Amino acid sequence: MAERPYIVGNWKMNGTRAMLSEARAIDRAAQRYMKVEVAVAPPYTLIHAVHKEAEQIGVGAQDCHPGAEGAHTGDINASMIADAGAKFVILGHSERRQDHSETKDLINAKIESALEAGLRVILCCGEPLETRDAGKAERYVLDQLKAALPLFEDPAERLTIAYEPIWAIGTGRTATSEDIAAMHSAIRALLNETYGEEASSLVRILYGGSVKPDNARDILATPEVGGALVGGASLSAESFLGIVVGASEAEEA
Ligand SMILES: O=C[C@H](O)COP(=O)(O)O
Repeated sequence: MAERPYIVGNWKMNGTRAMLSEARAIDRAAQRYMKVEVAVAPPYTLIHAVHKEAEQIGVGAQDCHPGAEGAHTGDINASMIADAGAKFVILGHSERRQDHSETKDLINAKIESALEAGLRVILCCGEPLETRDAGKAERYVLDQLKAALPLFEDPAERLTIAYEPIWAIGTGRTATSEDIAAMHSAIRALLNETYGEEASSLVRILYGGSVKPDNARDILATPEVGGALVGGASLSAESFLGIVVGASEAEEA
């Protein structure tokens, strides 16, 4: 893998200003683990405040509206999150696909607006349990990605993939190393086919789904795992940094 492992905390709908002390602690400690790239995606309300705290870590958003400014009550677009200090945005997360009925077309429109605003994109994919049980997980995940990949003209600079099996999110259940390696390798083959091996090699494929300090090292040592997208365990500096340590150890092993 050409780049450092990338550990991203997705705070989801958690966090008030009291969480800024966690962000500060993560930022200060991350300076000791320079072999790992660390970032957090707080809720919109905290992006600017975390950005002001962050000397070492990256800051991103969890979503954006695809449109330009205008009459969309309650929405936040890509240029607004960039203005607040976000450098990346998570798109296509299964919780948005489910809770907000996000379609591939909508996700693609969001990708285009994020790229236009100069943001990097963490593009999520992942199958429900019944799809895995039916033996159709790989086709499902690759289909999710196929429509979006051609939108990235400079994937090395702008694209990170996050593979998150839906049944592993927030459940305490992780995929086996074999399952993770097989899916990441299928995604890598699709990236190679789409962009060529050189550009593809610079696109990291993160794993997400119940990553914790006690399983991080093993997951991150799995072939083709270039980092982790972490939900619950990113909400305290102590557990999130435990994952950063695991990534650092996996990198050195
Ligand atoms: O974006 C993060 C993922 O949905 C994983 O969440 P989790 O670590 O709480 O399972």
